[in-house]
Amino acid sequence: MRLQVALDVLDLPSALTLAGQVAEHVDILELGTPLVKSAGIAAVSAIKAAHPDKLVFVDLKTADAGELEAALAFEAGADLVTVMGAADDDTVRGAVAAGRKYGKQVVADMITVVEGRVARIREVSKLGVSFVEIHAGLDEQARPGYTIDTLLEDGRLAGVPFSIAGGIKIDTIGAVREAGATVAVAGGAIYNAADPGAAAKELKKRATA
Ligand SMILES: O=C(CO)[C@H](O)[C@H](O)COP(=O)(O)O
Repeated sequence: MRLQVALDVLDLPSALTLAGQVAEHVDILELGTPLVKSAGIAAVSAIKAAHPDKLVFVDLKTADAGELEAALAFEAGADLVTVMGAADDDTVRGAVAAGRKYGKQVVADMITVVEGRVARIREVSKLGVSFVEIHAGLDEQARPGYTIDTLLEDGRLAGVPFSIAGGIKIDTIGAVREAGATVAVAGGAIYNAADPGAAAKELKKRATA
């Protein structure tokens, strides 16, 4: 299972510092949505230039104009870009069309889709995304009683390639691997750690155990 770090910081210098601390232990560097909104699409080019050997994932969470937005990220150097799984089918199709044009990958972020999630995962997979990200966002994670278990259960049921994001930690990444995820996305477990490099190293060890 590959490990993706979500660079959920708010400026490019902080993102470059964090990426430099963790890159050797991760497979995919993700520019989080707040970073792209704060630093702009040029941040994609800067991260790719600093780490040309890493896949760069741009979490646009596109809700409309899928082809236009995905193309912006691919032009800037993205290898993968997200479109909302909850978006209109034509928005997903548009992002997929841009992915085909640039020879890059589109991921459907299933954030906000809770009821009927497995059915929608199968629908967006048929629209041509490379994989789906089964995702509980930061606000959902903050609610009392949140666990990652329902994400993992839907991943097992869906029968298509999936990643998991939703507060993955050192003591839960093993379950993500056992559920069959192709990618584990970790943000807070890395950027909030006293030593982000050591946290990423331990997550990668457990991701591949
Ligand atoms: O996309 C996101 C929030 O919408 C985060 O980047 C994703 O949830 C991973 O971060 P964490 O491990 O802290 O949940």
